[in-house]
Amino acid sequence: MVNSAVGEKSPARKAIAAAQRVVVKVGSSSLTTAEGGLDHERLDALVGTLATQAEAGKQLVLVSSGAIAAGIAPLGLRGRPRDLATQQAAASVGQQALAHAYATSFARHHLTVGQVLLTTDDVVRRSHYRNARRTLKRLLALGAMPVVNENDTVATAEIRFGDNDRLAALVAHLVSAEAMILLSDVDALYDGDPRNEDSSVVPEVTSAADMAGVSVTSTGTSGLGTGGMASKVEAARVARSAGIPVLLTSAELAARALDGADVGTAFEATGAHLSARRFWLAHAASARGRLHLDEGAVAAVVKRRRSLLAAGVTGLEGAFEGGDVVELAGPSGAVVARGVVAYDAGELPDLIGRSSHELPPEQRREVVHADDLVAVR
Ligand SMILES: Nc1ncnc2c1ncn2[C@@H]1O[C@H](COP(=O)(O)OP(=O)(O)O)[C@@H](O)[C@H]1O
Ligand SMILES: N[C@@H](CCC(=O)OP(=O)(O)O)C(=O)O
Repeated sequence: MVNSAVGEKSPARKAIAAAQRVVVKVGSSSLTTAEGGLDHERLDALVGTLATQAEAGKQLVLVSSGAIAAGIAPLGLRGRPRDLATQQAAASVGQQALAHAYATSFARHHLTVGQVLLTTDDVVRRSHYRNARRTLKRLLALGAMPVVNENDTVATAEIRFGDNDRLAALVAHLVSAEAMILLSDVDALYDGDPRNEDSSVVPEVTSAADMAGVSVTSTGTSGLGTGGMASKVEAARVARSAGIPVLLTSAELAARALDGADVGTAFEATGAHLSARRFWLAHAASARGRLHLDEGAVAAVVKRRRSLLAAGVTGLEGAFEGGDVVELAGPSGAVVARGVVAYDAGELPDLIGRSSHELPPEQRREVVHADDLVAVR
C-alpha cells in the first residue's frame, strides 16, 4: 500500500529526499527465493535502482543480508538452519554467492563495490570502531560502494549482532549518513500484523505517541530473515536518536523511497547528531557492569550533565575494570545512562556513598567523568 500524498512533505521525508549519503539495508526475504537461493532478478532490480541513484550523485552504503538464506539451496538444506555451525556454513557459501552477484550486477552499471564484513568487536571496541569508520569512509572517497554484512562465518553466538537492522543503524552513524532506508518484504510499518485486513499503515513516526498501539513481532513471515519488525523499529530508534531519519519500505519501492516519494513509514530524527564517542557509548559498546545511583546522582548526571561522584553511588554489579563501559541505574533499577568508569569494581566498595572531602586525594576523581557519560532513555 502506498500512502497518498497529502499536502507538504514532512520534515523526515524532506530530509530523506535531500540526503546525499544514505545507508540502504536490504533483508534476506527481498533477495532470496522461498527455496533458499539467490533471487537474481530481484537483486538486479535493486542494483539498478541503487546505480541510478549513485550516478545521480548520492553516496550509498549497502547493508545486505541474505548470506545464510542464499546458502540453503546450494548446500541442499531443507530450510533456514537453526544451529550456529550450520548457519555459519550456509553463510560461508551464501556470502560468496552474494558478493559475486553484487560485483557482477554493479559492474554492468560501471560501479565498483567493496565487501566489508563486520563483527561486533569491530564496533564494540573503540579502536576497531575507528578502524571500521576509516575503511568505510575511504571506500566512499574512492568512489566505491561499500557492501556490508555481518561476518557470520566467524561470529559466535555470544558476539553476534544477530540482525542487520541494528548493524545498519551503527553503520549509518559510522559513515555519518544523512538517512537510512530499511528495505523489507513489507511496504511499511503497520499498526498490527500486515496480513490482517484491519491493520493499517503508520505513515509517519515523529514521537512515542505514534508508536502507541503499534504491535510488532520479532519474527517475519518469510522465515528467512532474523529479527522481524521489532528489530527494524529498534534500529530506527537508534538511528533517529543520533539525528538520522529513517524510511522503512519494501525493496520493490526502493526507487520511489530514494526519490523521496510518500511511501512506507518515515521516522523523524529525534536527537542531534551524536559525536562518534557518545554514539559508541550509547549504542555500540557492551557494558561490563552496573552502578546504582541515588536520586540526586541521577538528576546530576542526566539533567545537569555533571560527572558521577562516589557520594551518589549506592551499589555496583559486575567485575569491571577502570576504563570499561558500565550502565548507570537509578533507584528503580532503570538504566538512565552509560559511561566509562574510572575505577575497578574492587576499588569502589570503599569509596561509594562518601563525599570527596572524606576520601584520600588519589581517590577524589570522578567515578564517571561527564565527558565519558551519555544519558539513555
Ligand atoms: N507491525 C508490523 N508491520 C509490518 N510488518 C510486521 C509487523 N509485525 C511483524 N511484521 C513482519 O515483519 C516482517 C519483516 O521482518 P523480516 O522477515 O525480519 O524481514 P527482512 O528479512 O526484510 O529483514 C514482515 O514480513 C512482517 O511479516
Ligand atoms: N547476516 C545475516 C543476516 C541476518 C539478518 O538480519 O537478516 P534479515 O532479517 O533478513 O535482515 C545473513 O546475511 O544471512
